[in-house]
Amino acid sequence: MEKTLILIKPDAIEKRLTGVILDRIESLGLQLASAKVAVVTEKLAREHYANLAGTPFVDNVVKFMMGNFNNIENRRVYAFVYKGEDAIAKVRHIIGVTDPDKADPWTIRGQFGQKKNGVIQNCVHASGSQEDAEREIALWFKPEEIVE
Ligand SMILES: Nc1ncnc2c1ncn2[C@@H]1O[C@H](COP(=O)(O)OP(=O)(O)OP(=O)(O)O)[C@@H](O)[C@H]1O
Repeated sequence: MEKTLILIKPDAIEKRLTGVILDRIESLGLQLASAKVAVVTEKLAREHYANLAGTPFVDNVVKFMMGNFNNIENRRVYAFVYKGEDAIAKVRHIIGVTDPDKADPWTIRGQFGQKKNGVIQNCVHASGSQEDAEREIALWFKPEEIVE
């Protein structure tokens, strides 16, 4: 059993894609273990993207996650923990690779992602490895918020 963190990013919220994205994830047969509307502070965004520190685009990615480039209220993202067998790889498969131009056209990022304001706006985050998932879930959720 693996757990994975999924974030519906500000571009997807603005485009009203939450239902579409969740429908596809639900079709994978995973179990929802937690869900919340999260307010994204700069500290939280920088910690989430600690691996991007020092890149030329990190500041724009942080601004993007805080909702600065999209018309949404209250700097929000929607956060979910899903669990199940091979949950991490299954979700990554259907969301597609980081760059929407390179993602398979049928994937969420291939269909709905775009490059805008110097940042890749790719609708959804999903953990890339078990180590990332543990770190990210601890960042976005308290242990008692996860239903085992
Ligand atoms: N070359 C780039 N130019 C602009 N933005 C980028 C670039 N590479 C990554 N990003 C932005 O940084 C985010 C994190 O990049 P990362 O390499 O962790 O990819 P990812 O794991 O596919 O994405 P995420 O962590 O958001 O799910 C991307 O989602 C994108 O918004």
